[in-house]
Amino acid sequence: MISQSLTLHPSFPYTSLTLLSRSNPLPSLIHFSTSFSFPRITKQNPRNPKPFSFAYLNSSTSTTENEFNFELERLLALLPEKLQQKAIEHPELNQMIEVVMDLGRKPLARFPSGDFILSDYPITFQDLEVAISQVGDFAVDNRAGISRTLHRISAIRNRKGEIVGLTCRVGRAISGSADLLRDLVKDEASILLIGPPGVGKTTIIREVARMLADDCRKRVMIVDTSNEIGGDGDIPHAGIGKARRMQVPHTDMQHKVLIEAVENHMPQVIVIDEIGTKLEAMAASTIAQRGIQLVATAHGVTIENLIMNPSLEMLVGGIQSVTLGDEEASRRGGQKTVLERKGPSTFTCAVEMISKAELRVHRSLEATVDAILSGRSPKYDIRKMNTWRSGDEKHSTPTEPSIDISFQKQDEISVEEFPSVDYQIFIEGELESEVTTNTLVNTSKDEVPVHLFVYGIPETSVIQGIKQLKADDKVELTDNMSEADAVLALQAKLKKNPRIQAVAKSHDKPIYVTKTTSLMQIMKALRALLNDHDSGSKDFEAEKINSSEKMDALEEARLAIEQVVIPKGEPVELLPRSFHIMSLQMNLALEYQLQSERVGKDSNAHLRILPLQSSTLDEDDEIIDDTHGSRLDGNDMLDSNMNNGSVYSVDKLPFLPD
Ligand SMILES: Nc1ncnc2c1ncn2[C@@H]1O[C@H](COP(=O)(O)OP(=O)(O)OP(=O)(O)O)[C@@H](O)[C@H]1O
Repeated sequence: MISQSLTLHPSFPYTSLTLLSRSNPLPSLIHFSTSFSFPRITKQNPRNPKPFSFAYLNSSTSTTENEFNFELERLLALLPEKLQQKAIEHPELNQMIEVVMDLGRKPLARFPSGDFILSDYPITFQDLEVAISQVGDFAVDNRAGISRTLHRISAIRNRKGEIVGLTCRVGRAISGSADLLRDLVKDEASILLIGPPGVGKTTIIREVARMLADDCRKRVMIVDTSNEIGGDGDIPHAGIGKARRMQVPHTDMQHKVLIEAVENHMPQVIVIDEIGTKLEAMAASTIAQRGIQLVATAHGVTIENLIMNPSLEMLVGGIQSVTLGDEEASRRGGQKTVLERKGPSTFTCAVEMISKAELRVHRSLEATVDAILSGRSPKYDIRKMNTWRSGDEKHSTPTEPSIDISFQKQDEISVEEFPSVDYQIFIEGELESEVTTNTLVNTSKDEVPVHLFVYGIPETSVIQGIKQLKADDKVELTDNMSEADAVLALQAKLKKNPRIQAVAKSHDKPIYVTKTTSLMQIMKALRALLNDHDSGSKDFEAEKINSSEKMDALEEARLAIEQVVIPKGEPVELLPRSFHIMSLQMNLALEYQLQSERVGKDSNAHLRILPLQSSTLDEDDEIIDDTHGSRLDGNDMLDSNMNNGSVYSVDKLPFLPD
């Protein structure tokens, strides 16, 4: 039976129309909404002279669904006709994730259930050219979009810069995808979302932006680094509701656009995708200090990843090592130095995305970070989307959005994909009543053995060595470098792998090296490790952390000088540091013939590096040093009087150059 209801979008680029049978198990595609007007696509693939067009099967599909279908069609239009046909025959078309086109290889589409080969014929240069001609310009991050859609087209280039592969991700605005976070959003919490690539972070923050702008009537500004939240083109996608969007001309400019958003557009909420660099983290923290609600995503899968990432640790408040008094140290079983959070975290809450339908919500990010640093397990909610409500329900009550009916199966798939956890709270009705907090079993850090990452030496030999030394409870092997406290490696192998060395160095993990894999050598190394750990380990740890902080601080200063102060002639304010470290940064600036001054008070005391000939302060700034009353030089910095601190007040955003 053929569908009765056929309407053609006035600007629909193609003339051919394929009628599909209702008995065909295709999804309900497509009734075009007249609210869209897209430019006609003129360039056609010679392999594809008669582009495929969807037929309209059902007039009862909702507007949102129609819009999505129309957008999906625009993505599929990048493909040769036969491939489009193959794609739409797939029963999970509405849940399609990506289409991959690599030169000389069979094209494939990715679905939640797995990859699906679209053709046995390999992709040609011509196929790629036709696809590329239909998308916007590729930015430096090799990403482009299709105007007024949420799709993301990412290019792979050869050494000559020519595009030899495309990953075409289907973007969709999913009403209700942020329902699990509705309570936090309404509480005006600043939320940081982390999770592996493709887990749905952007989709959720897009919906949070819409929720805040439309349902909570907030002034929301999206800083859209790759145009992924608001879609490609100058008119943002309807999926962001009334939220406004600022585009970012270059990914390196993200932090500047963030600051500009606050200074020029009076937002109550800032939404930002992918905080990845220290400058961006600094900008975010500056914004949070102004009392603006922040909703952002960051690189990393767990909160531990953020804590370990020197560029992003400031999002969780920064980490510092503290030496304990004797009494406290003995109370903690002799542990002399501990890691502590340096200051308030930029975000109130953090959300680890386990899958599209399962979130781990840390209502207090600070409490979580404190727990992790002290070796306890943090408290968090596990929130799961169990029941998907019907589309009709959703559209009748816009203030209570729910999950689009088109994605009903996502729930089952996501749940199956990820192993279940001990605590599962299924949310079926009201969020508040169904979400509870789970406290996991506490483990004391003192009981934790040294975690050892072994490289180039047979693990069985290392285990034998551990047994010989009767150190089973003191040393535990780990496959995860980031969890390791130390590395045990065969010298010859280590030399050939600079990456392992670099990772160990960047995380200050001591490396114990053996020349051979003999049991004697292994035991010798293990003894050294245990010795360091048992006796001098605490001091050693403290030194390591200090030296890591020093390196970090000097690298921060170097980057600021070489990338901003000298080339742009602008001052840069660094992160708050201890006096000793600030003096090292100041000396580094002097080596570049640059002056610097200390600003801020107490825990906010930090260095501002000035460009040449910029000896005066901004008019808006008022810096009074109660010791010296003037800018300080390197010697002053080392002066212990400095500990008296200074009074610092600024009206404008303090951290970054304009
Ligand atoms: N709740 C959902 N139901 C169905 N599909 C979803 C859902 N959330 C996201 N998706 C789809 O999953 C894909 C990845 O989503 P998204 O781009 O939001 O992930 P991401 O975590 O931001 O990825 P990246 O880190 O690579 O930018 C997209 O095709 C998106 O449309």
